Amino acid sequence: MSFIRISDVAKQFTTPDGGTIPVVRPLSLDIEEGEFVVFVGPSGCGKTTVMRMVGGLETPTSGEIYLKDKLVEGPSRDKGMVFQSYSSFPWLTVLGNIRFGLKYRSDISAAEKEKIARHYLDLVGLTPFADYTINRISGGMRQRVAIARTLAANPLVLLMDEPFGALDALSRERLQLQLMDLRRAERKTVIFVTHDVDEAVLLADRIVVFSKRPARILADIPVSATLPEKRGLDILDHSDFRKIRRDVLALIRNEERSMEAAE
Ligand SMILES: Nc1ncnc2c1ncn2[C@@H]1O[C@H](COP(=O)(O)OP(=O)(O)OP(=O)(O)O)[C@@H](O)[C@H]1O
Repeated sequence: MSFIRISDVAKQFTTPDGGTIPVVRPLSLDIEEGEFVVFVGPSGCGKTTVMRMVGGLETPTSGEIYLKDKLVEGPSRDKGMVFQSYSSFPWLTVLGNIRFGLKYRSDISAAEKEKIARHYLDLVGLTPFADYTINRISGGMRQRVAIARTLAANPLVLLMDEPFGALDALSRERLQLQLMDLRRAERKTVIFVTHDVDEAVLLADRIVVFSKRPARILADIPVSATLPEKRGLDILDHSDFRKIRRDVLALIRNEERSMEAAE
């Protein structure tokens, strides 16, 4: 079985008046270990809901999700999540926040935990800020803390929901490049949700394009089959990059147009 198997998963929410909103149509998706998969689609189509089901934060209405052969039945430390809002502990220092990610690891000694915390501190370039409290650092740095803390917990999969969505363009670009470096160093399996198609093509091994709500998979684009694994910002001018970007945008725009027509 593949590392993550989403098998015939559908989701509907119940409204306060007892009605139902179908958000995800039965869909299946296999993700291999070490893949970086980006979810894109029209606004409100259900991509976060699919990711939250993988994270065990939502229960599928039907179908099953397996992570490393184990049925996903709720949240667990196997599934590390990074959200758009800075989910750091403001009363702790930068290093204290990263140490927090290791709090529940019983497989390693205290000395080993300290070594790992400092390794991730360094990996996200925050060693000079180790003793700063969170309220003294920028939004981009806070997001780096959240990523380091999540990685330090050694999850099987990293689930990232618009993690750079609240950042200014330059910080966002810097973090995208850092995330690519981190990924090369760590080889984590990642599911990443974004509205930004450039970001999607820059980061992805595969881009899964969802339809309008209720979500189904419109396309599964193997970006790494065309673009080199090691990418810098110069890839934005590459003709293959622009072609994938154009194709993805055309699919999303087409869905958005049909949503508008239905309104
Ligand atoms: N707990 C809930 N109860 C009812 N409806 C919900 C719930 N969670 C999500 N929805 C609805 O499901 C739909 C899909 O939401 P979701 O956040 O998965 O979409 P998305 O594609 O990630 O959206 P966006 O592009 O805006 O980030 C939306 O219409 C949303 O309002």
